[in-house]
Amino acid sequence: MSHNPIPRPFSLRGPLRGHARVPGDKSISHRALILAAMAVGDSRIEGLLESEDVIATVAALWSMGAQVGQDSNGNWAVSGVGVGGLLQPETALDMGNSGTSARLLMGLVASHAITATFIGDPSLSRRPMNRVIEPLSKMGAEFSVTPGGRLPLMVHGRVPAVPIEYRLPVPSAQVKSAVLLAALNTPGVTRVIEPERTRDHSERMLKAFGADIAIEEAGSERIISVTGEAELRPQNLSIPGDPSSAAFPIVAALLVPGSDILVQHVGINETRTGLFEVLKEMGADIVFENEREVGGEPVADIRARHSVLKGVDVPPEIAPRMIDEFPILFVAAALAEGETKTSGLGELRVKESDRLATMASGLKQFGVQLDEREDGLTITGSGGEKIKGESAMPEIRTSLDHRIAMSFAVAGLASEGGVLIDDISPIATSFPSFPPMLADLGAIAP
Ligand SMILES: O=C(O)C1=C[C@@H](OP(=O)(O)O)[C@@H](O)[C@H](O)C1
Ligand SMILES: C=C(OP(=O)(O)O)C(=O)O
Repeated sequence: MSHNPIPRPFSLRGPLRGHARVPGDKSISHRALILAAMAVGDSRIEGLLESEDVIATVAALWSMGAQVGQDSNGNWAVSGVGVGGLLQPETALDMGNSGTSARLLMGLVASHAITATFIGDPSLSRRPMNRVIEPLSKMGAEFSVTPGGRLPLMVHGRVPAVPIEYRLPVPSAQVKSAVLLAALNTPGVTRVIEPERTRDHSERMLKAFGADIAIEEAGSERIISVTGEAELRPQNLSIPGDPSSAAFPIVAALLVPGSDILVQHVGINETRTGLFEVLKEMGADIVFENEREVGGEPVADIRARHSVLKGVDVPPEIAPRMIDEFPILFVAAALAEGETKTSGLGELRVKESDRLATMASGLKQFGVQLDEREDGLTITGSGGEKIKGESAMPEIRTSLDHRIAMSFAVAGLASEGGVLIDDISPIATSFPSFPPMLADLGAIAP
């Protein structure tokens, strides 16, 4: 990732109006590439997110033998090696800033007869990998790891791997997916038990590629079984817009008086829509229009208009369905009337940054009253008044975290004097077109 040391100011030019499209879903893009690489033959992907995180997955698959490229229409073409067919990479796999690339690809390598070294940027190198090392070791893979279970690490895959039954100790779609991907080249039935529901894009896509996958619901638990060794059929896929990216212009529109926008073609899989539900409970004028299905995923156009928000208690059970949206929810809470209380958010401390700490310290610079606890924030909002810090334009450190950069850009639009973001380059990991999209909607100067 290249870093832009020149701070970028974000201050409001006008209300947000008109329509916009956000780029393809990041989670689905990673999975589409990985499963296409595991199929025998040629797959086509339309709407792939072209961001640094996804390109890290492309480069890694390429160095393990899959051919990935773009056709003249901008669609992506993947020529897969087939399950079991990954080649020994000649150099370390650079995962950049992407936890999803690292954890899912570790799962894939774990049941192949190859050894791969995983490296990442300083943010990713601080994040915990034991959560995937533990189940993948049970399946027979061997690891040489930096102390504390961090990158850089080396995975020695095992063939044949051993099928396991694994109950997720943390609600993590990345851990679930790592085990399910390892299961593809593992003879027998591998089971993952998920006590709390997390995003289910891997399950949907495994089905679409013809894997032998079964899902049972047992009360609130889900048991996902994959039978290996799988043969995957190449697919033509279409990827909807990312609701986690749509969250930023939508919250900006809710907070800036006079705004009325339509964000088109956004995925509304219910494992991802927790933020929109919480915002509606806060009084947000958000409407899903033209609901339809695209590539096995529910999609809608989302209209958002300026709204007066009120604080709520966010139940911890909803956290896995909006895990990446808490930073922007905290910004919405900072302008709501009354108190918003969140809890059960320990996972936010191990994302690209410690998102509870980075959001708390940034919001304090805007004069927001809040209480930071180990597992959540309690925020007392301004009641719709523009937020305003001691300095005319607070300067925010993004700590290599794209969601922190975008959340504070939105905070800047809803503030008295705007904001200075120290480094906007992390935005390119998930949403490279974010600044021009805000300009197109009329919110900032181009
Ligand atoms: O599986 C995925 O694509 C993701 C799962 C979530 O991480 P966890 O599995 O760590 O909760 C989320 O935060 C991340 O942005 C993407
Ligand atoms: C946590 C995120 O991604 P990842 O884990 O893939 O780095 C995110 O996009 O907010």
